[in-house]
Amino acid sequence: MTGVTTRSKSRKSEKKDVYSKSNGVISNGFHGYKEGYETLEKSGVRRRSVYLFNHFFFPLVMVGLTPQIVMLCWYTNVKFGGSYSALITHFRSHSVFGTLLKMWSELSNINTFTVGVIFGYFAWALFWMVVLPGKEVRGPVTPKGNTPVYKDNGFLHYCVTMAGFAILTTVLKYNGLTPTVVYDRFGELLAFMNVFALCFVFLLYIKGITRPSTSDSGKTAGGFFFDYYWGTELYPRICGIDVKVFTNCRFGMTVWPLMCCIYALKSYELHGFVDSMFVTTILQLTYITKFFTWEAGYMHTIDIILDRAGFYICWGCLCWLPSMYPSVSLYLVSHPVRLGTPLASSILIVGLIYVLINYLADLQRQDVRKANGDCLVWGRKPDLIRAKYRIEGGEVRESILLASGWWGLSRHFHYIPEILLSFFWTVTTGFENVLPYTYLIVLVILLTHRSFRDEQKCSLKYGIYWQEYCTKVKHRIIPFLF
Ligand SMILES: NC(=O)C1=CN([C@@H]2O[C@H](COP(=O)(O)OP(=O)(O)OC[C@H]3O[C@@H](n4cnc5c(N)ncnc54)[C@H](OP(=O)(O)O)[C@@H]3O)[C@@H](O)[C@H]2O)C=CC1
Ligand SMILES: CC(C)CCC[C@@H](C)[C@H]1CC[C@H]2C3=CC=C4C[C@@H](O)CC[C@]4(C)[C@H]3CC[C@]12C
Repeated sequence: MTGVTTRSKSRKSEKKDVYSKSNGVISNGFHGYKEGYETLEKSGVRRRSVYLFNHFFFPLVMVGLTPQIVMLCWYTNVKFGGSYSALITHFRSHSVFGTLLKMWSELSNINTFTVGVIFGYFAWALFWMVVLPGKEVRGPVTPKGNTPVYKDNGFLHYCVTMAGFAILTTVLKYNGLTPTVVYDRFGELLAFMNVFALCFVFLLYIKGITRPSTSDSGKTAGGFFFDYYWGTELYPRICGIDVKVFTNCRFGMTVWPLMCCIYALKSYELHGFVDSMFVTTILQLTYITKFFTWEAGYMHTIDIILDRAGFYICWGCLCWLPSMYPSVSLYLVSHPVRLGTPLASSILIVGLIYVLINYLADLQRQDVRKANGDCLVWGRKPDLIRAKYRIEGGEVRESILLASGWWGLSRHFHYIPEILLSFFWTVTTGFENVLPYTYLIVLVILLTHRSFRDEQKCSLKYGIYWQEYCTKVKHRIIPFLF
């Protein structure tokens, strides 16, 4: 999908009383826009210390720490037998700083292979992103009134890339080579990618201030660290290429299945067929395939409509996603587990059911909105809230909040199958080490945090309509509990 944004024309047909009903605040979110922050400040919700934490301390810690975490996760896997306790013991006997330095010395191994693999993949992804056909889809209107337009060719891109990988593997095999060299040299690839992504995010920071692609851009009141972390542009484009679509979908989400295949191949080279690796690979690939069939829906999520192209999203999708998300497969390469057919097939079936539930929940809200509520949800007329909100400039718009079906069980019920699915593709590793559970633990934190961020955004966007939804659907994630 390459994206362009169109400026939508103003409609002034709504009734006056709508303005008093809506709280009239433009969507904001946890990292929100300046306007949203000022609103919170006026209402006395946010104290200075919270502000300092969110806008200075938190971004600084994240930028400093997360690159160490991705590298350490890989380093622990390959140098400490996948055991965090072995790593901690090493930290005690050698200095932490010395260990980190040794880990980052992978940078000294960078050569034409490293650069060739990364830029070769960039060139491949960019080429197909531009040339593959796709229907034009529109994202939601932004706070500044822009409507992003995408070319919906994500699924095709995914198929072409996976087919390309299969062909490349066959060609290499006939020449006595293997793509698992990426596993062997993953340390230097990841180290290089970290440096590249940190610089790229800085360039995006500058671009958002000096040459923004749309009016949804500019510095926030948060200062440099916050702006570097969160970004200065919502929909940056470089030479017509939508940067977030590229980093999130064409890089991060596509490298994830490629890494799964590389790890599965490596495991096959070392141990032959291993059922745990087979199950985790199938579950992850099914989940990723599901993602690509629904990619146009992803364009409506907070990653795209709220999070700017900064460290969080761009570094996250260039480094965190390709290393942490397939980390269970990485672990299984050196820790093969034989589950046996009954256990392996049970895990596989239950996991697939959770992919389906997660997919159906995402589809349900999308379908109800597409049909403007004129449809059935679980065989009944849907329970809807027609929520009004205002965009910048005062224009009033309407959206549907579904309060039945999956969206009537809890406000973020779909996170439960997401988490359970990840649990099932992780449990294939057994319970010997915590390391393969890293992704799952982070996912629980990420989704809980995301539910708060999203609810703050929705509450600012919809005001009393959101309160009405919360009154109807009382629980945030776990029905009757939380
Ligand atoms: N593996 C991972 O790392 C992660 C996976 N995910 C998965 O990605 C998918 C999308 O994530 P999700 O967090 O939902 O995306 P969003 O954050 O975009 O979803 C929330 C948005 O949906 C709309 N919405 C909220 N409630 C309702 C409702 N009752 N009816 C209709 N629309 C509603 C609102 O947008 P609007 O402004 O349009 O009203 C809201 O902002 C999920 O399957 C999730 O599990 C998500 C995060 C991380
Ligand atoms: C800085 C890091 C600690 C955090 C990095 C965060 C990002 C890499 C991830 C934040 C939200 C994630 C995603 C959201 C929704 C998705 C839809 C789902 O169907 C597939 C996965 C994903 C695209 C997922 C990918 C990673 C994030 C962008």
